[in-house]
Amino acid sequence: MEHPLEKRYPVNAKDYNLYEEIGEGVSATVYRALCSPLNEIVAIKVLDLEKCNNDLDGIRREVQTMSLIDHPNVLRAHCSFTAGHNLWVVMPYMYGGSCLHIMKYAYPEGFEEPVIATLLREVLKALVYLHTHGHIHRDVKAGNILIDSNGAVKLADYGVSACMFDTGDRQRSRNTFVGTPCWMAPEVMQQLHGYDFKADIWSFGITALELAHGHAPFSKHPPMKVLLMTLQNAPPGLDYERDKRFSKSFKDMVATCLVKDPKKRPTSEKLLKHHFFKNARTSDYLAYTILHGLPPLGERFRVLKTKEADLLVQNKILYEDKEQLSKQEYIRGVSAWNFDLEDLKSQAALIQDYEEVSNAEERDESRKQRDRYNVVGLSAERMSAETASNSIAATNQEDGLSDLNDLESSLASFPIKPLQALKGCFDIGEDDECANRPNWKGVIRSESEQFITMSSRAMDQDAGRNVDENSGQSSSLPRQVIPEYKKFLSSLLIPDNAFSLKKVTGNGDRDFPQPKFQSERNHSGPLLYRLRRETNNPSSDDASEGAVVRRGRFKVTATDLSPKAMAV
Ligand SMILES: Nc1ncnc2c1ncn2[C@@H]1O[C@H](COP(=O)(O)OP(=O)(O)OP(=O)(O)O)[C@@H](O)[C@H]1O
Repeated sequence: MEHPLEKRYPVNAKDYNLYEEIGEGVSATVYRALCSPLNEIVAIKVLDLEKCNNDLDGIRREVQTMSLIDHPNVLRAHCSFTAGHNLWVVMPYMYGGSCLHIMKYAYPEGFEEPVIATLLREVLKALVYLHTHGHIHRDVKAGNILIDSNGAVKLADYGVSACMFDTGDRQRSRNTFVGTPCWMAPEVMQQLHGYDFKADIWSFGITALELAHGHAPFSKHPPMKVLLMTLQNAPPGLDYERDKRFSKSFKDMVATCLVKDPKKRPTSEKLLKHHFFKNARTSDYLAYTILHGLPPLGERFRVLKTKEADLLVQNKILYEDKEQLSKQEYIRGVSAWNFDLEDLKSQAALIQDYEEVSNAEERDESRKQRDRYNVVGLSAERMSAETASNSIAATNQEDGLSDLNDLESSLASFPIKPLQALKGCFDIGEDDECANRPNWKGVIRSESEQFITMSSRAMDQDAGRNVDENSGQSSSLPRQVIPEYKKFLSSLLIPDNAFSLKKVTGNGDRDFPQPKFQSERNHSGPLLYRLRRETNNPSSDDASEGAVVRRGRFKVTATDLSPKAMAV
């Protein structure tokens, strides 16, 4: 066990020289740095407190947790302190960086099974430790699995961790919506009964798929759609045909984790005994197999960033289509999409808009999908959600991606539970009058359709227009909303200096460079929606606690996540 407490890490920025950038998160940039008094290389995560919205509590939790834990597979912070409006978290520097970066750089199709078994066994040991000590990590994913030069594996990032033994406010946090959608357990999305450490087991299963394929299931979809797919589809897994290269025990281990009912998932302790982990090897093996020959972390990070910047430019030239560009942004998506309430509201308000501007290819696919159902004598619309998800699982093994491409049909079979889930986050306007309204699209309205109609009407009312003006408008959004959304999509601007790498040196409280444009985060909601809020929609800021805001099809009531004073 390491005992870095024996060393006293200075808590003053002037004692650290910041070198190159080695990673970026939603609200932080990570630098390689030198701790001058100790002459030691460290990693420093610099969080811009002004950009952390109302998640100061989360940051405080991360820092507190990081400094208390003591396990070889859990990354422990050396110290933390504020510098200007930034919080600096000083950590051991993990020379290999994250599994995500290693994959993106050298293994885009994912790792071999023995590598995966070795990585996952170490992560599982970390989870056993955290769960035993009452912590739910809540953000298990390849981006948070760090590797040292000797192949040691550590689970990092407590940005969203929660302590199960807490009560009151912090306990309440387990009923809120945090994490990264592709990795997020259905019960976390649903928010019906809260959740426990089994949520980490689901994320662990998703991470196993991520390491196997180079990306998480559903990763090419926007966050709100990921929610729908996770809730509606059968759980993702390793496929018998497509994943021939993987053993039966790997497939079985993943299937054990990805069970929708959390009670049926194993505990981390039990999972560690699964025979799949008998294939795990040593850390030397890891170092030799996946780190050997890689350039230094900073160099890799720079290359990845440049590649992504190039990709963006190419896309821009190729498509000259802002919606498409935005979609590409999503596709490259890496990870964190922290569900702050504002983002959720924006997501919810935009979900239909997004689909309405989705490309023809998706519509074709969805048509094909409907044809498939018709071939077997079933109408997609008439299938129950459960039947639909089972059929989807049976007919589509490509991550279950293609079957929900048409949101109209997915909402038509939208089961009641996700509605309740959304109700957990939004006070969805329910209005008796809606029963008297003309049928939407001339069909017998399902609950979800009523929901869309009602909400759409609410929006119409907001716009001061006669509802009936729009009643024949199929699922179209009110005219004034679409331009706003398009404006949002086209607001995806990259600052000229977005991808420049600067060598910076820490120097007390002097101006510190802001974490730059988060190129890796472009899939993620926060960046997109923050941009939208900041640049195009200043009025969204008035969604203060308890305020009722009508935006898009939802009437939403902000009920939690109020900012709290930060004491670091
Ligand atoms: N101690 C460290 N040593 C080496 N690289 C690190 C270290 N900490 C973080 N990184 C790199 O920086 C990246 C960003 O880390 P960070 O914890 O801010 O974000 P994240 O976990 O990927 O996303 P988020 O926390 O925003 O969900 C990591 O994915 C990793 O590649």
